[in-house]
Amino acid sequence: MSEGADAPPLPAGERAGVRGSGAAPPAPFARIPPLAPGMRIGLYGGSFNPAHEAHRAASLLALKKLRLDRVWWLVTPGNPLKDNRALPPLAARLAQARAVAAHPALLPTGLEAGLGTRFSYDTVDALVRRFPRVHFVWLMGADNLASFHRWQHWRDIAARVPIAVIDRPGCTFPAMASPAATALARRRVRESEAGALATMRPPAWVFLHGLKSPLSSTRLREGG
Ligand SMILES: Nc1ncnc2c1ncn2[C@@H]1O[C@H](COP(=O)(O)OP(=O)(O)OP(=O)(O)O)[C@@H](O)[C@H]1O
Ligand SMILES: O=C(O)c1ccc[n+]([C@@H]2O[C@H](COP(=O)([O-])O)[C@@H](O)[C@H]2O)c1
Repeated sequence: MSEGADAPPLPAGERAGVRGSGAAPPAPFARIPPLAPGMRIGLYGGSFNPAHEAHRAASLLALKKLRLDRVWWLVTPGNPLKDNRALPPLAARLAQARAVAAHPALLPTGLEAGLGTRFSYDTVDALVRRFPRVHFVWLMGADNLASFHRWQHWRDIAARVPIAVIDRPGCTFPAMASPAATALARRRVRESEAGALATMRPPAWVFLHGLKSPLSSTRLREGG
């Protein structure tokens, strides 16, 4: 669970999880309700700056189509590929994400700060090791599939957990023509089989249609 030397720095104090508090990070799983063997959990990583209705709708779509029990929102301490200098503190983004999620099956968490992970591979690796009998699925919007090949150890993420990609306006073609989609083309499963994805042996991935929301955090930050 290393912080890579090639990642840009986090906002001051963010490594502790709560900016400027000087407090130790919370025990990673302190706020996670008990898990039962065989549970299916979606892992939805994001900056959530701010969280919005499309995050909620995408999570509910995945919950239904993949037959998940829960979706954990992994509110990142800082996306390793983004300039995070203006990123609000984790605690503030987490509180706002909780207000938006407002559903018993959606759980915004600060797990990555608690685990000390920043790269998604490290997070996935930690969770799969810690909960070997839980079926995790990585969830992401189509924009992230388009750049997935730039993520650290992306092939290992795909080898570790099934992946569901949620369509997003303007991103369908860049996602489907991306290096990662091309490399994993033979492991794509039909949307009609999405209900079985969580228990499939990875690599396995599905492209989920049916949302196509134009909402984005950028747009909200810009007041749109
Ligand atoms: N409208 C949307 N449709 C589908 N997926 C989305 C949508 N908005 C965000 N996502 C996905 O949610 C996850 C978290 O996204 P993030 O917090 O970066 O929100 P964002 O709206 O993409 O933010 P920004 O505009 O700052 O890039 C990512 O996997 C992203 O692809
Ligand atoms: O691990 C990586 O190399 C990596 C590179 C870019 C993005 N991610 C993760 O992708 C998720 C979506 O990020 P974002 O900023 O688009 O919401 C979030 O969990 C990030 O930590 C991860």
